[in-house]
Order: sequence, then structure tokens, then C-alpha cells
Amino acid sequence: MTKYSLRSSALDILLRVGDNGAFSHLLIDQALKSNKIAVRDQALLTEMVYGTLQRKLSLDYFVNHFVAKPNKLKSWVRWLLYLSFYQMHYLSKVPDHAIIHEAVSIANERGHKGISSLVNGVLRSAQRQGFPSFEAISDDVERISLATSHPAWLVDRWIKQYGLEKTEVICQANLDSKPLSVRVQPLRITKEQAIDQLQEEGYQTAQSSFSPQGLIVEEGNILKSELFQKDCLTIQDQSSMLVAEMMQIEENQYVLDACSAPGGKTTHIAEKLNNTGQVMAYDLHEKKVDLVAVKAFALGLSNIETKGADSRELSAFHEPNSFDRILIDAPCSGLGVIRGKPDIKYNKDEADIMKLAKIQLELLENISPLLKKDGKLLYSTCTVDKEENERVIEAFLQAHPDFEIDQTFFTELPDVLKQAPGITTTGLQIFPDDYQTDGFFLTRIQKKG
Ligand SMILES: C[S@@+](CC[C@H](N)C(=O)[O-])C[C@H]1O[C@@H](n2cnc3c(N)ncnc32)[C@H](O)[C@@H]1O
Repeated sequence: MTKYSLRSSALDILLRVGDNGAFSHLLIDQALKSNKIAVRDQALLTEMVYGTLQRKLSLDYFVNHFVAKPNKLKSWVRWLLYLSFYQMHYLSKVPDHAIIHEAVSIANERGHKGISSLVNGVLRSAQRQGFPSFEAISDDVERISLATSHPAWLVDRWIKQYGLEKTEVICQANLDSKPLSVRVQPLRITKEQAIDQLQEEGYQTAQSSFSPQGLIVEEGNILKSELFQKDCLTIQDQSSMLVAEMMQIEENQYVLDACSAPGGKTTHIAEKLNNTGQVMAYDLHEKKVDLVAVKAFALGLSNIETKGADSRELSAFHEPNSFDRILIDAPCSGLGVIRGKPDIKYNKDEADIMKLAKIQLELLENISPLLKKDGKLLYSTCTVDKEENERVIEAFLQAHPDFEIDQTFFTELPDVLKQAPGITTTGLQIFPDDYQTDGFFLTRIQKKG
């Protein structure tokens, strides 16, 4: 495949994500699995698509700077300019003249002479003059928003919640890549055996300090490893692994996972149960719950039962005081996983956050009666927002004085997290910049007495 069609493929994906709201990671997966992209080009395609999406607002700032009438641009031309500016400004792999040549060819192919000369002129101006700096922007919100490509409402919201300095660091961290991590399936292989075998296959790994089952992949495409192909490893972020680790799972417990799909944490809980006891895994969408069953089967776990249901109505199926452990890994705005899913930051707004916070509280309200008297309920989200995290827990505790935060949660945290910047009396907020992991919130509650 030539470079020209590689960029054309990147442009097609960007148009579908940018204009039609498709999910970038699904389209990239599809493109890579279609075998139409040469293996040597796969990493570059991924980098160009993710990078362009990640930097969309900064690239738009450049387009507005170099194009006389930016509002008149057709959508595909705008995305072609974003894609080309991204490579010129943020990638050092391809020389500018090659980027410009390819962009002009694409413009010729898809448009007419006028468009290709506009693309040529704009890109050559940027090459000649250099890109404008963001440092000159005096308003903090606008500067951070444009320099790090986060919507202004979100920057403003984070500044109010976490301060200017922290917000800037979070936004910067969301632009960096983080190391991939995997969870070892301990019923199939010990972590030590996995490390040795991966080393023999040429992979460099380091142990996670969040989970004894976790490995950080420092070098090599782990998806190609024999251990991954044999379902001895599950791809999972370290923050996500911490959730099951903090549930005090012991063999033979009866566990509810109320929002389980696609099953990363359900299967981790089932592994920690050593395939004993039972995990009741629910999710609102029947189709999504099937993913949990498929994952459980692949990992050889037989202690998971899956069902599609609205978990706010589980009292119809389960008696009060039924479960030893409950996980509510709540539906959330996902602002902690922007690094891997850049679309999130452009598709969510403050109204979504308020709607989600309401659902989160309803989940807690309706599920908590199912917890045994001496049971533990872990609440988690993959978001960075007080409204969906601390505020939801505070509102729940205020309305339910028979529940309290389980203080042993804080003492049982892995050493590395005991002094985490995001610890409050309500729980632990992990920020994406703290440990090069996803941003997550976790806390554990129990019945008083
Ligand atoms: C953060 S995701 C769960 C991720 C999952 N725990 C894992 O580790 O793979 C939240 C899930 O909640 C589900 N969900 C949303 N509203 C729900 C409801 N009312 N009842 C049950 N599940 C719900 C969504 O379909 C989504 O799959």
C-alpha cells in the first residue's frame, strides 16, 4: 500500500469519526483487521488518526490562522488540513514536502483544481511561516483549551474543581501515550512464569504496583505473544485492575457486578475467587452482556452468570442482604480515559455529567439494599469529575445514614497509592498524570455497625 492511500484511509476514518460520531478505536480496529493496511503502516495509521483527533482543537486553531475563510471549507478539506498539520507540527517522521505532496494529491483526487491549490497554498504558508504559538493567549482557559485540545467548558470545570496547575498537567498527560498493561490469568499461569515466558519471546515487562496480577508492557506488541493468544493475559489498565483488588474478594463469596460489560472487572473478580463462589454479572444491554460471557469462556471461568437487566431494578431478582460483595462500576462520562479514546472529550458536555450523576445515585440507592450486613460495596468510575464521584457518594451517604465509608479501604491501598494526590475522605481519585494510568475514582462503603 502506498503512503498516499494510507493517508486517504486515515482521512476516511477521521471523517467517519468526526462527522458521523463513529468510535475511533472501533474503526481503527476494523481497518487493521481488514488486511488492507500494510503491517509496516499500521502503527503510523493509528498514530495519525489518534493524533489528529487528540489535537483537533489545536489543529482547528491553525486552520483558522492560515485559511482566510475557514467557515467555507468543506468538511473533508478541513479534516485533510488537520491531518496534514498534525503530521507537520507534531510528528517528525515525514518531511513537510512529502506531507504537502500527498495532501495535494488527495485534494486533486477528491475535489477540483481550486481545492488542491487552496490546500497547497495553506500548507506551504504554514511551512514557510511556522505555526502560531499558544503561549501568547492570555486567558488561561482558552490557552489550555487550545494548546491541549480540550473543550473550554471542561478546562474551566477542572480548574474550578482541581486548580489551574493540576488541570494543565491533566490536559497535557491526556496527550501522551501510556504504557499498555496486562492482567495475568492466575488459574492458567503464575505471574513469574508469565514474565519468564514473555522475556523468552522478546517482551520487556515490569510488575504493576497496583495489582499483583498486573504487568506493564515496556516493549513489544503483546497482542502477538503466545500467552495473549492462549488467553493467559487480558489487556487491562492498571487503575481498572485496582478495582477488583480493593474488593476484599475471598473464595466462595457471592458477588454482584451490576454494570459488568465488557467484563474486564467481572473476570478479574472471578479469577480472584479462584473460580469458586459466583459472580452475578448484569448489564443494561443484553448484547453487551454476551461479551462478558464470551470473555469468561475464553478465560476458562465457570463461576460467572450473566444477565441483561437495568440494575436499578435488581430487587425484583434478588432478596435484600444477599451479596457478600457488590461492584458498581458505574456508567460515567469517561473523562479519565481520554488518552485512549479522544472522541470522549468532544462528545460529552456538562448536561451529560448531570444526567450520569443522577443514574449513578439511582444505582447506589437501588443496589445497596442487596448488600449483606457485613458486606462491602465498591463504587468506581473511569472519570475525573467530582459531580460523578465524590458528590454522588456524599449524596448517597447523606440520604443513607446506615452506610459509611469503609476506612480500611485507605489502609489497604497499595503502598504507591497511600499518598496519592487524589485521596479525600470520600475515596481515591486517580488522575491520568499521577501514575501514567487511566483516571479512575474508587471508594468502598459498608453498612454501619
Ligand atoms: C464503565 S462500564 C462497565 C465496565 C465493566 N465493569 C468492565 O470492567 O469491563 C459501565 C456499564 O454500565 C452499563 N449500564 C449503564 N446503565 C446501566 C443500568 N441502569 N443497569 C445496568 N448496567 C448499566 C453500560 O452498558 C456499561 O456497559
